[in-house]
Amino acid sequence: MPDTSATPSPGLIEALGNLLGPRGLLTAPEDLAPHLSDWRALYRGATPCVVRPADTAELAAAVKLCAAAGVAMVPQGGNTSMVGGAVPDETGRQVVVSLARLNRIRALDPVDLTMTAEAGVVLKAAQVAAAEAGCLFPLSLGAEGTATIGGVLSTNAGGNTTVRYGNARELMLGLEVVLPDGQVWDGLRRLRKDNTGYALRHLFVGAEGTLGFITAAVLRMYPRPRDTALAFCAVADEDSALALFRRFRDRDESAVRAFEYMSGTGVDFCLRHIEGVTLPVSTRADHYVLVDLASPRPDAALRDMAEALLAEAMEAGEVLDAVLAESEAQAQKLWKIREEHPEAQKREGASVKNDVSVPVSRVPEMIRRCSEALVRMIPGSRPVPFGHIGDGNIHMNLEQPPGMDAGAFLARSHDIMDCVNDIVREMDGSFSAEHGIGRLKTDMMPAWRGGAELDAMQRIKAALDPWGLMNPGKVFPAGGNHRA
Ligand SMILES: O=C(O)CC[C@@H](O)C(=O)O
Ligand SMILES: [Zn+2]
Repeated sequence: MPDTSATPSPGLIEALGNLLGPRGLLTAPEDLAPHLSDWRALYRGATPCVVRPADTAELAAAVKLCAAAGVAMVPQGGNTSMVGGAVPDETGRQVVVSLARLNRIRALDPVDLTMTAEAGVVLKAAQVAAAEAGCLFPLSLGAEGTATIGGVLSTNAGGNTTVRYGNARELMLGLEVVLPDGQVWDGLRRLRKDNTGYALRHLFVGAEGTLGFITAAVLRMYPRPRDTALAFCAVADEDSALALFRRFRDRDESAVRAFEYMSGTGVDFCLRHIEGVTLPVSTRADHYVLVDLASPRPDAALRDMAEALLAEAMEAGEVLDAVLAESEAQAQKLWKIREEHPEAQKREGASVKNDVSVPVSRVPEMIRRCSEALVRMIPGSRPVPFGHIGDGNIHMNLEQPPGMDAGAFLARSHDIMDCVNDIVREMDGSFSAEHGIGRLKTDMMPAWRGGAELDAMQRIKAALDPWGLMNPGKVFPAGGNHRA
């Protein structure tokens, strides 16, 4: 859908200022700056103003004003998108809508195991609130100290615990949404059963703000873990990583909270660039995994289980070396090696990200095939596959060859993405597992989702947002719906 939105007039900006007050409207260049580019610095946009409503009613009124003026709006939470999903374009016509001040936890019920949180609540704050009530909000990802509930729902974020608790979608029971015309839909129901027509709430999850703005959500909590264990293992190869996952899953599926893969290259980058990181095992390997176990049962004896399964896996030649965390502090240190992969990659030089997924059974083959093809295409480049092997989502990233000009390497970004995507496609995978489409991947939509699927998405978009004012330029390809 082409962006035919209007330029915000001085009159509209004044009306927004009158509605929202001085805290609710930013126009000074230094205040706008942090809202104009994405975390990866892939894009730099422009806007005449950032609106920061204090509550849902204010947001709805601001949306009504913009909609009446035909002005486009770009929602922004923690601005941690990996695909430029929350930044305005360069036209200077799009108003940024920050959800940061909608940051209240409205309710928390340990009997229902639900929390009603506003869109601007930082993910970490939601986790802490759950823990303080003796519960667990299990969504966990690297950016959790900045990413917000509205953002993780709008992108259907996955992260580290999908293997056990599902993606953001599975952790959502109800939503409150400001629709493109400024109506508020109050769907904050906290029911496990509610078959009453279309499950509208699921439309907004993963829609990246293109159908309306999520302002609050009922989130699903779990009983808090009373027993945990964490192992960092050097493994023989990719197949061994998967075999080890199966050992744990087959013994006690409910205990596997996360199961993460790291390549030797990525761990070496962390050792080189991240302060305080040391190799926790005595064997330097080409492949590592992190096994995170948790159970609400205090007598689950997870450490004993881990020791027994790791011994079996060593006997079978899958595990070369392993260490079990002795304390919470050590567990955090082990997790840090995995969590700092994006930062370590950044410090090593230019890199291209490929957030792909394949059926879990095919992950080892995918990593091998992509790594070989990438190095064939750009000799000296360094594949850095890491991520959520337990759910089939690997970040099949590529680091530039040492000494190569970063610009020359990044000029090959689309070739690199195509190279990985072609293999992933042959393996029944997805070109965007958990980061969404944003602005970066809109061109890939026709080839992957074109035809009936994209057509249906465009009809839904046209039905709810016929003016095309909600986060234009994201998700949908500029060139229309043509299968490649
Ligand atoms: O940097 C990346 O490619 C992945 C970021 C994030 O999804 C992670 O799993 O750490
Ligand atoms: Zn990830």
